[in-house]
Amino acid sequence: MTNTGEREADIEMTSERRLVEEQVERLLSGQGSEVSLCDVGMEQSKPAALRKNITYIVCAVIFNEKEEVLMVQEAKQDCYKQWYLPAGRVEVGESLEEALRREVKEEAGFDCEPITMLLIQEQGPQWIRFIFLARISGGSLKSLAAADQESLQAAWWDRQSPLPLRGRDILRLIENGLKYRRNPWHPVTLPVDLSCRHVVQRMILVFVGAEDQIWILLVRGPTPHLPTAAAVKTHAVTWAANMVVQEALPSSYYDHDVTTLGVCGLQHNGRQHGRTDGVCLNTLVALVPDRVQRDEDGLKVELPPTGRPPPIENPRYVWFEVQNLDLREKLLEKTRNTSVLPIHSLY
Ligand SMILES: C[C@@](O)(CCOP(=O)(O)OP(=O)(O)O)CC(=O)O
Ligand SMILES: [Mg+2]
Repeated sequence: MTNTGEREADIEMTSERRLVEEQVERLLSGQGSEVSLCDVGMEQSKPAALRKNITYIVCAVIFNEKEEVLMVQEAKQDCYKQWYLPAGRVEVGESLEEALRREVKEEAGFDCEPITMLLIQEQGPQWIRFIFLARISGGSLKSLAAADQESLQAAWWDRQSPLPLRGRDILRLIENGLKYRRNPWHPVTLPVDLSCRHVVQRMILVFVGAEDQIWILLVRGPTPHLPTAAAVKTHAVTWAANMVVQEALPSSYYDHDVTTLGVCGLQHNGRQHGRTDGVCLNTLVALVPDRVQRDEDGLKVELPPTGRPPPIENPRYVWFEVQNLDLREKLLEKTRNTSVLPIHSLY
């Protein structure tokens, strides 16, 4: 290659390297970027259509100054007079935050402002629940006199006195909110207003080497980019990361754990029913060698750390070694401390 060719190659590599690092920085800090293409699973995944093939639920965890939690008494027949957090299904054309404000207003009487998402729970793309920590910004506590089909009333619960609950699943959500309120252990994470047709996981999939080197799995494409995979309804949303690893390095798949550590950011706007009902979860995923293997006698042996990522077997993919020191430190910190919004697959 001539000097010019080498220089062009370097420039090209430098500009591509910079673009990749800028995209990783953006997603790691909770910002979003257009989901221009979906690398894996598009053919298995129909566009998201709210109330047809997907249901989104929003749920509010709101505390007062005495750390009592806001609860609503249900008016529905199947849970009549039982208590629950303000929660409900996202309606067509709504953003997640608009749904949150509507549900808290309808069920508890208050205006509220979201502080951060606390947790995402999912049972595949067909059911995803977004739990928000929020604060009161106006309105007043709904009394029995205002009972309607949305709820009978609302009340502040000291979390100790007996209360007939619609579901005990909210106890964990309340504890999660208390824990975050006392020690915000991941950055504020709120939906970014960017449209998406499908429910997809776009992953910052990292392999950490022996001396703190860190590699990110990229799709070569016309320009190198982070892999994005559509959720399939027979699996958890986060199974998408496994699909990508199986496609990129099938021989090493069973020697590694693919762990979605959490959600750095979430993109949704929901304004055009059937066209933008999807959600893009920008996640941090760790590929960790399963170093405990069995020898020929079936005895467990711990293999030494390889220090390098497993070989790629599919030319569509490439390992990108992070050389930017600041980005590498951020990735190592988040990977080691899991300081990202948690996502729980309720499968
Ligand atoms: C987790 C939920 O219980 C959330 C609450 O849903 P609602 O039944 O309260 O829905 P709305 O009528 O829209 O308020 C539902 C579920 O999927 O289990
Ligand atoms: Mg409800």
